[in-house]
Amino acid sequence: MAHYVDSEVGRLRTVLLHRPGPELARLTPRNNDSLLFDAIPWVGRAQDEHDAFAAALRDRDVEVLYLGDLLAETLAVPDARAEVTAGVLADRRLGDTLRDSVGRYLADQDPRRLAEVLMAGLAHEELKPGPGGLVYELMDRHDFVIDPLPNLLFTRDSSVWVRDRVAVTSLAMPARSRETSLTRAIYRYHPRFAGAELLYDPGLEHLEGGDVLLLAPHVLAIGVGERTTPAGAERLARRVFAAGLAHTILAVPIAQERATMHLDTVCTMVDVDAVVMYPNVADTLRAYTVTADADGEPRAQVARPFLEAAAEAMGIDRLRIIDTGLDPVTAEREQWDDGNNTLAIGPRLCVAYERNVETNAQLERAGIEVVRISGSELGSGRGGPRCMSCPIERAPLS
Ligand SMILES: NC(=O)NCCC[C@H](N)C(=O)O
Repeated sequence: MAHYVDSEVGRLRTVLLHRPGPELARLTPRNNDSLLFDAIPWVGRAQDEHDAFAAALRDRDVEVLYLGDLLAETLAVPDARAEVTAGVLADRRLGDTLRDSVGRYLADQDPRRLAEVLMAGLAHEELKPGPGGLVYELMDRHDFVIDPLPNLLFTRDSSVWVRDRVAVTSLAMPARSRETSLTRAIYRYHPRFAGAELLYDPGLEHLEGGDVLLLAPHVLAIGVGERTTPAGAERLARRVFAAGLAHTILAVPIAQERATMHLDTVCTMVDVDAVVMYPNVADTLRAYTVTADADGEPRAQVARPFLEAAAEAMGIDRLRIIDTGLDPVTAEREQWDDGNNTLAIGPRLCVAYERNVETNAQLERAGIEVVRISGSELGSGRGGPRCMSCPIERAPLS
């Protein structure tokens, strides 16, 4: 099975999605902020919207893999099961008595149910009979013994393929950090990925997939902000250079704010030489061009305007911006609703949320075909079509 991605826009052949499930039903007004959702999604409608997203991709000959299915299949492998379970039980909040009890509960579950528990978490009241012990007794009945992972929906962030290697990332927010123990197990143990080499690991410096853009074969951009640290960008650069996967990396500082948590919230590619970009940052976004010195160490030049640095690294005259031409208020509203977070199915063909009427109209005026999907519920987690997808195979551009 081919696993290969060398650009943002090569024809998409295989993509990893996560159909939202019971983990979304864990969100309440008390925990939605810490679980990184801005509202409480209607789960059934979110699933309908997600099914329509998957159908839009399948209709265009894209193979859709589901994270939940891959995880259940992975957990049939004893080593995978042992590794993932040990990760959950290492949570220091559990204490010995509760840890033993949770360990026995997990050991009793078949792979599919275990996958469900690992994704949806385990509530205090679901661990029956209660094990007693101080930790369990002092917990609130609304507390989780195993925290749910509602942000699994955003498969973009927990792994990213660079050519034939996969970087399992290191997620910065506590609410998401356990996600990568699941993606890592899938890539290490699922037969479909046998032989896949890991380029990055969750124990390393923070790095999230939403910050990594494959601008062109051998050219990456890495956003540095709320989620990806300069040290994460440097570590990935060193590994990418050592593996010969890129000759140039652009490190792109972005504001450390929720609205711009990843580079792909302000900029995504829609053609081999075109991006859609949040107009309010288009003139100010800068990039450090990073190349390897004689020892393979990443070295940065002084920062320059992003578009200029990107065009030079990509070997093109100009990186076109689809000028959304929006007034600042509309631009801000549509950026918040992931208008700039498109998923390219191929050059000049992308998936976008229908609600971003103005941005989509401008894309079409610029010759980009837009496949509109509804995201009223999906968007409550603050992520669009690119955030919700991890390309595993694209037709090579190089
Ligand atoms: N690449 C992305 O921008 N992903 C969206 C992640 C949204 C999620 N609620 C988060 O805060 O991490």
